[in-house]
Amino acid sequence: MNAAIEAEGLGKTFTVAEGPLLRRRRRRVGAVGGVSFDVAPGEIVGYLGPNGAGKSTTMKMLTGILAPSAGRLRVHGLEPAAQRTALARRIGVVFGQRTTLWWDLPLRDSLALTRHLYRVPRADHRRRLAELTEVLELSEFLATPVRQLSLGQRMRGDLAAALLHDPRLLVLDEPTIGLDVVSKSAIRDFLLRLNAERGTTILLTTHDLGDVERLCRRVMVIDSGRLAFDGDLAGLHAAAPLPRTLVVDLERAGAPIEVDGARTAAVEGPRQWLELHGNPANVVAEVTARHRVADITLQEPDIEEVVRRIYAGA
Ligand SMILES: Nc1ncnc2c1ncn2[C@@H]1O[C@H](COP(=O)(O)OP(=O)(O)OP(=O)(O)O)[C@@H](O)[C@H]1O
Repeated sequence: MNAAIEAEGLGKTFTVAEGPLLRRRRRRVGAVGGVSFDVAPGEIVGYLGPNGAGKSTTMKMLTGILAPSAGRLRVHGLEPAAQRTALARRIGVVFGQRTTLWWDLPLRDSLALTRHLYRVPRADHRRRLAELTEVLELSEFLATPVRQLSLGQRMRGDLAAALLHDPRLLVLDEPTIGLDVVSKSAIRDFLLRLNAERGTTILLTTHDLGDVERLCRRVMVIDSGRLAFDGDLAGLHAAAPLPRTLVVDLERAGAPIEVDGARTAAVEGPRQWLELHGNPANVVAEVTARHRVADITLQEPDIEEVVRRIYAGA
């Protein structure tokens, strides 16, 4: 079967002007420095890296917004920048920080307009819209202007708009950014279902390890424009073991907590940070049994830390 994405030595440099107006100098900035990877149809791949690593630039090349300065790129056999219109029928794109919906129109009207954008036959559009309305639970706010939607509702609307033409590849840039726990979970469940039922290939960038753990069987880590890791989640954990942290607020400051399955990494007044190695539920039970606790929260490690550790290990 043909690959959904083929990238070979893919690179992008920008030329930026610098200095005072009359003595402007041009400087070349490398954003992506020659990355190679293939994505097979039906994969869900996380594309991770710290801020400025080159993720958005790669996404823009994949969707044809930017032309590569080096290498070869094919998306479903098409050259994105040169064949943007043909590509648009095969891919859906959602940028979490922006919306493609019309701000002043009810969601329903925005979704109706996308039919014309992608020239979807009326009957197909009606059927897809009914399906997406059901699985994304859109019916209660279809009549609401987009500007009045909550972030989670808007994201569900954006996903519907990106999927109405039934693309084979879905490209997502930070799909759960800013969402509450319930909305995040709904979006993740939806994406898993889309992948399982329709075989849609999904490539996503995220700073949220929860997205990665729930969704991605494969992760690619990019840093300073280069691929630092390409493998499964177990491999990522092996390359960068990441203990989660339990933040415990005691009612009163005390000695460092000692329990099985955790190591106290820091103490600041009544607050203590415990690096978890064992089962979180057991550790929480033991801490609350032995201490008077005001509050407890579980902190996930962040992606920047994953990348830092991969480099330290390499
Ligand atoms: N249009 C542009 N002109 C000049 N430099 C750019 C341009 N777009 C991106 N860059 C530079 O390219 C590098 C990679 O940027 P990119 O936006 O791809 O990173 P990112 O991994 O998406 O970061 P973030 O997680 O913050 O979105 C950065 O150094 C950035 O400043």
